[in-house]
Amino acid sequence: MYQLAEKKYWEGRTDYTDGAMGLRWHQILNQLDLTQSVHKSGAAKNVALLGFCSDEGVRRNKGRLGAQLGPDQLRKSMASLPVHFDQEKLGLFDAGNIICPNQQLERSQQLLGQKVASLLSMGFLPVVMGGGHEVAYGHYLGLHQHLHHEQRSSLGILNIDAHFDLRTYEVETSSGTPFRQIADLRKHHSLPFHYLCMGIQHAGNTRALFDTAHRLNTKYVLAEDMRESQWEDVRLRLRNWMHDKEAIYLTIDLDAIAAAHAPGVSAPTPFGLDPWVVRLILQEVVQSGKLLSLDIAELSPALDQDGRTAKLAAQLVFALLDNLNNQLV
Ligand SMILES: N=CN[C@@H](CCC(=O)O)C(=O)O
Ligand SMILES: [Mn+2]
Ligand SMILES: [Mn+2]
Repeated sequence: MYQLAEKKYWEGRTDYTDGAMGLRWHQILNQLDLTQSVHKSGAAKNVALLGFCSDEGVRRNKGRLGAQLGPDQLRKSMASLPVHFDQEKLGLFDAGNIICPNQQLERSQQLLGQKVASLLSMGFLPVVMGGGHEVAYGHYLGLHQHLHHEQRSSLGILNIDAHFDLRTYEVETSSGTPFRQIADLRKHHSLPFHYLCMGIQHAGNTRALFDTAHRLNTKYVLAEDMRESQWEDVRLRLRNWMHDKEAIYLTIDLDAIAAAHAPGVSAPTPFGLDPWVVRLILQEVVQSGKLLSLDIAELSPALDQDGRTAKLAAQLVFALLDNLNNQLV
């Protein structure tokens, strides 16, 4: 189920004449083998990419398939990005993929949890690439395993999403249930559920889902209150929410972003967020110094147009590295 990183996705333009100033990500990327527990890096902070190749959650949720190929497409879209970060400060690693065979979602989520926990214990900032949003449950299992009790209780879960993903899962879990599963697991461990959703669509969630959100004390900001002109209010809400959290798990469902910019998802959103606002949120979270782990979910290459959703996702990872670089002195 775990596959080592492959170099073949990391190919692109090389500007030989420009030397170190012309470097691109495919030239500096390190491979990381998660079956070994040692890694070499001289950098102060290291980011590790880990793919979760799964369509199973979207299939169970009756969505449009394709997210299984998201991680490798995202790698291809990142390969030619220019290196703007200081390699003494930041290291970039590819830790490979977790493959979710048909029907084996629960097992692959457990494995994802173990790999995320080992990345965190080695000091990496994980960037998990979905896969459908069922990636979030496996990802959370790793955070839960890694954190000590006090850190666990003040963990904030920030979901940028058109949907709450708080569906019931008596019949089966899916890409529509991860945060309900997390809420229940936290309740089971007597931990509070600090869940903030940004980019929620009135037209994308039933009244039952809004009810569940209220019952679970979910905080949310509707997409219609998140236009660029409203950024200062959004920033204030975000800052206030982050204030008493010790660590933030940031999960980005690309369907939060307007379909014009992010068509390559199972459930596109006509009145979705402007990509600039998502980038500003990411910047705000990095600048808080509390970002523990990140994932980007629901990229579905077969549904994409001109690779634009993949490129958008790639540039969100680029923005992460840019912001981390600015933060490290
Ligand atoms: N991952 C979640 N997906 C949405 C899908 C909504 C739709 O199909 O329109 C959900 O379950 O709510
Ligand atoms: Mn989602
Ligand atoms: Mn969604």
